[in-house]
Amino acid sequence: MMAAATDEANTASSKDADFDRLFGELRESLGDENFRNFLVALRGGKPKTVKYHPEKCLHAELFDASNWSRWLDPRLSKVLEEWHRTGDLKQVDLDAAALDLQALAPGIFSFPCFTADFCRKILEEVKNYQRSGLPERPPNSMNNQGLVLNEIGLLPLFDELLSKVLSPLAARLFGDDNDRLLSLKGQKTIGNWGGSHLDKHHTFVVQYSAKDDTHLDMHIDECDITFNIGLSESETFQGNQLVFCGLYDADDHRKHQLTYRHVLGQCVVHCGKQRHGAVDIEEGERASLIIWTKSHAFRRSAEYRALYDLDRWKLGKADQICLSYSHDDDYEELMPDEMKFQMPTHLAEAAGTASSTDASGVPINRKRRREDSANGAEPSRE
Ligand SMILES: O=C(O)CCC(=O)C(=O)O
Ligand SMILES: [Fe+2]
Repeated sequence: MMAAATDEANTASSKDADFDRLFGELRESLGDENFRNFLVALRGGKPKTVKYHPEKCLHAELFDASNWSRWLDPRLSKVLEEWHRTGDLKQVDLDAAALDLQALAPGIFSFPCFTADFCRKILEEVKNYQRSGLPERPPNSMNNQGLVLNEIGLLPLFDELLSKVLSPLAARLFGDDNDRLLSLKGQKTIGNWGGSHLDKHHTFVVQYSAKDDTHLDMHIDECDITFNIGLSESETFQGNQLVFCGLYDADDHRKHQLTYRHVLGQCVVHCGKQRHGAVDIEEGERASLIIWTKSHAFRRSAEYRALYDLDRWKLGKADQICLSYSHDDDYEELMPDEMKFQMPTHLAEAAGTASSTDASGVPINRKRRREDSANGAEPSRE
C-alpha cells in the first residue's frame, strides 16, 4: 500500500516535471508574449489589446519609434556613431573618456544612457496610464508596482532601442569571444551571456514608495542581460539602493559586491544571473526603467546549458544583505527574527566592504582617490 502510494506520488511528480519542462520549452520557443496569448487562447479568450495610444496617451512622440535617437544621452550617441556608419563593432569604444562609463564590479557597468527629458516623459506616461483605469498587471513576478511598457504601445520604440543602441553594448560586454572586451577600465567582463544575439526584451517600469513596494528581495532576473535606467531625480528619494551579490552559482553568489545608487538617465547593465535586490526606500519615490533582454539562439546552445544549470545552485556562505526570503531555504535560520522580511539600508552598509556609488553614480572609493589627488594627498589604497 505504502509502496503503491509512493509510486503514485512519484508518477504524479514526474508528470508534473514533464509538464513543467514542456511548458518551459513552449514558452522559450514562443517568447513570453505569444506564450501568454497562447494560454489566454487555451481558456477560450482573446489576447488583450489595450487601446491607449494614440487616443489616451500623454506624449505621442514616445510612441513614434523613429524618434529613438532623440532620447539618447549625447555622450552615448557619439560612441555609437561609427558603428552606425560602418557596422564594425570594434568601433564602439566603451573606453572613450567622453562616455564616462564606470566599471563598478566584475560584469557590472554603468553609463549615461537617456536624456532627462526622456526619463521624465516615460515616468509621466506611466503615471498617466495608471490613472486611466485601463488593464494593468504587475511588471514581473516580484515587483507589484510598475507597468509593462511593451503592453501599452511602446514595444516598437524599445525594439529600435534594443537593435540600434543596446545590442552593440551587450556584444562588447557580454557577447561572443570575437566581440567581447576582456576587461574594461580595470574591471573584468564575465564571459559570453548571449550579448551578441539579443532578440527579445521585456521592458517595464518598477516603482517604490512607502505605500506599496518598499524594497525588492534578492533574486536573479528571467533574462540574459539586464539594462536598468534610473528615472527619478536623486533628490526625490532616500535609500532603495540596488545591491549586487555574486553570479547565481558562484561560491560567492551570496556575498556582497556592490551597492549602487540610481542616477537619473544612467544605466547599470549586468548579467541577469547576477544576484541583486533593492533595499528599503526611506523617503520619497523611486522608479526605474528595466529592459530584460534575451538571446533565444544562445539559450538553445550547449554553451548556455553548461553555464546555467539550476541543479548546480547551492546556498553557501552569505552576507545578511544577500539573503533572499523568497529563494533561500536557510533564510529563516540565518536572518534574526527582528530583521526578517525587511531590507534595511544599514545591512548594505554593513556589508559594504566592496564598492558603492554616490548620488552622482561615481564609485565612492574612486571618487575619494580623485579628491585626494586633487588635494595633493597620497591616494588611499583599495
Ligand atoms: O529596483 C531596481 O532598480 C531593480 C529592479 C529589478 O531588479 C527587477 O525588476 O528585476
Ligand atoms: Fe532584477
